[in-house]
Amino acid sequence: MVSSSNVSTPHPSFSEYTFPSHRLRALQDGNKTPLVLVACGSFSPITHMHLRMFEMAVDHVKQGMSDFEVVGGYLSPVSDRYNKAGLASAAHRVRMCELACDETSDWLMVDPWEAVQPEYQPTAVVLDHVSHEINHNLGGIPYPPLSPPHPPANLLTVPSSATATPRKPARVMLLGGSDLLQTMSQPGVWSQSDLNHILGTHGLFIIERSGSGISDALAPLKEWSDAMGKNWMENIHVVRQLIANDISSTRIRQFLRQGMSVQYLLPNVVIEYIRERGLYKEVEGFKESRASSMPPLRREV
Ligand SMILES: Nc1ncnc2c1ncn2[C@@H]1O[C@H](COP(=O)(O)OP(=O)(O)OP(=O)(O)O)[C@@H](O)[C@H]1O
Ligand SMILES: O=C(O)c1ccc[n+]([C@@H]2O[C@H](COP(=O)([O-])O)[C@@H](O)[C@H]2O)c1
Repeated sequence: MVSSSNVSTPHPSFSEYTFPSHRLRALQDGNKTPLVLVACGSFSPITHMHLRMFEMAVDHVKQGMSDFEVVGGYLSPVSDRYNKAGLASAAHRVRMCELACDETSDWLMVDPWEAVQPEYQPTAVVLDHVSHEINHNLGGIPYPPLSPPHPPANLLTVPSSATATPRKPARVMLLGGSDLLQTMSQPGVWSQSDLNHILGTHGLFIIERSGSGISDALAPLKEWSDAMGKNWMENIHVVRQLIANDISSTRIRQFLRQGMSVQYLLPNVVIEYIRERGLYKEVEGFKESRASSMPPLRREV
């Protein structure tokens, strides 16, 4: 539990960046590929559903993807250069995500790298960054787990000797809702080479979201994958919502502007942070909608 005094503590991540790896887990089954999930988005504010997406993906892997084992999960809040109307600053969004992970999870982390970049970073670059940190800088994921007395935090320091625990490269996949998948077949939103890279090298976990049909979103991608002679569809893992949760951050911001309760929709520590900082108060003449707030993101290829 995070105390209210921690809520107002300024976070150093905006002055000195270090890749967070303290909660990465060692691989339990050396026959499997370690899998790291990365959710990119605004998280303004982070909701229980953002956190729950990771748990749903873990269940999906346990139930049907015998080749993989989830060893880590990261939230990567987009930077202020995203210019989407109505968002809190990246510093606040990162801090709210960190507080939420600390309060509610023992394995989720926040990577502030994307948020602190001076320019907008396409998602393909963010996934490559995480992969580089884990597979190059840390040397991969250790297996089998070191036995006590080594503390878990020691597992992920860079191997220094020939006696170091063996490590396996992790696969880094993007985690998002089906509205994100839908944008992937909208002309001009994603660059084709980034999509090739995300679908071909990384892979996707897509959580069903009401109002964003998965089959409609998959059809154009399948057509494109077939036309390119690729089997990218194998890298798209669809997770059904068995208990539907249609929460959205836009709706939370609306509630807050209208002075309505958001209790039980967000982690308590995030509600407290928002209240203390006076975030998401009504701005006169300000209107936002999910559809109109998507900025053009196409990157030159
Ligand atoms: N209720 C939900 N069901 C499924 N996926 C969700 C849900 N809420 C958020 N996501 C996914 O989480 C990722 C990051 O979310 P994001 O910050 O864009 O939240 P959002 O609620 O869509 O925000 P906004 O309303 O500001 O557009 C996105 O890929 C989004 O699809
Ligand atoms: O990389 C791209 O070209 C790209 C195109 C569209 C969306 N994205 C990412 O998808 C996320 C969308 O978040 P949101 O809150 O606008 O739904 C955000 O992290 C964007 O950087 C990324």
